[in-house]
Amino acid sequence: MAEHLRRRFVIGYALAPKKQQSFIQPSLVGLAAGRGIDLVPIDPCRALADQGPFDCIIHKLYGDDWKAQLEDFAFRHPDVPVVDSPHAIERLHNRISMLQVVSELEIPQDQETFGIPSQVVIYDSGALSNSGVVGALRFPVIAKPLVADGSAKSHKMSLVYHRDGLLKLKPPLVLQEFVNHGGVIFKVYVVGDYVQCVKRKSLPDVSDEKLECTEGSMSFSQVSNMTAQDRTEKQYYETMHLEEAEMPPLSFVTEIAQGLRQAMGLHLFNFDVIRDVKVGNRYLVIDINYFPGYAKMPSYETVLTEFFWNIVHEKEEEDGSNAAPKDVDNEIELLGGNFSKTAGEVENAG
Ligand SMILES: Nc1ncnc2c1ncn2[C@@H]1O[C@H](COP(=O)(O)OP(=O)(O)OP(=O)(O)O)[C@@H](O)[C@H]1O
Ligand SMILES: O=P(O)(O)O[C@H]1[C@H](OP(=O)(O)O)[C@@H](OP(=O)(O)O)[C@@H](O)[C@@H](O)[C@@H]1OP(=O)(O)O
Ligand SMILES: [Mg+2]
Ligand SMILES: [Mg+2]
Repeated sequence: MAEHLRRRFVIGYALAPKKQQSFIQPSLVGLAAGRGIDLVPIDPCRALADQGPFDCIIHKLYGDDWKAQLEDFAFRHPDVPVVDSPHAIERLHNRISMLQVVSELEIPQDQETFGIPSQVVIYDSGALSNSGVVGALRFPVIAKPLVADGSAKSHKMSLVYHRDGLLKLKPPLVLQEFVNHGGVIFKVYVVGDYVQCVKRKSLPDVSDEKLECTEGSMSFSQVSNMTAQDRTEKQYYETMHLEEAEMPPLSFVTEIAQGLRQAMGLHLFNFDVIRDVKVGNRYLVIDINYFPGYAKMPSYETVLTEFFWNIVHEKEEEDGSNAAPKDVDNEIELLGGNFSKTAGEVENAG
């Protein structure tokens, strides 16, 4: 069909200003426009019902008002995909429910195995000195705020070396065993059917000697997002050899990614994986983030444009065939369409 006769599609995005700045790059807007897809901002201060029309909505905003607006929109426009459902996203706002889903995955494990670190949830300060609660944990542990709501506070963590270091912490929080992993973290980005794994620097290992001679705890925040200037610790550079770190097999992380995608009913997320230095082929999932910093993912424009294209064309096909309206959360398989490329193939995508 001639280019000027082809219908255009509108994807509305509702993102916080910082996210909008990083994600909505001219390179993404331009590539999507070339494929007939216009990315249009949604004003969260105005009623969603008064905006549009949209062929799809993508979003990362918090709060009950936004959730209610989306639910109302889905009721009025059952045929417009909302990526993703606020109910499905909520699981990632709590660091216990977030990782529970990993424990429930039923994936055959042979060469490589995966799981989550041992952890306990602490709701009140009394539990921090209760042997029955923290007695089974091996130190060091990482104390993480229970809630992961996108606030700066929700990223503030402490590496706690001994039990007495727990007493100053402010619940509600999760105490998770720190697992030595060679200072490298793998971030697995998921965009529908597409999966890409990248390496980032992480916290250095804690040796038995260091554990013995270190008191209290150390606070930190968003290690893998730090710039080189932030990393002032000399020791940091001495222990990190990012280029040399071996990646986990892509087929292995892809299987976990697809399992998580189906179990959670989400299309846009990433998860952090570390490799236990003691076991070697054992991997631990430590964090799952909704709508992460995709602009840091190589070829993000191509990957996201392909994802958008599949969503709006999937819907168009349905409209054409007069099929019943479909819930995007329950139709993950169909959305992928011909888009099952993995990292190495992305250059050819689109
Ligand atoms: N159990 C663990 N063992 C070893 N290191 C860990 C563990 N949990 C977290 N870390 C380190 O702490 C960092 C922050 O932890 P986590 O990813 O849970 O926090 P976050 O604030 O949710 O991060 P993000 O910015 O990815 O959302 C990780 O990137 C990793 O370097
Ligand atoms: O963009 P946002 O402010 O949402 O920040 C997200 C950040 O992306 P950014 O790098 O674009 O900042 C993500 O980084 P990567 O995992 O991709 O490295 C990750 O840290 C999320 O946890 C953050 O989401 P939050 O938990 O704070 O909502
Ligand atoms: Mg993380
Ligand atoms: Mg996180």
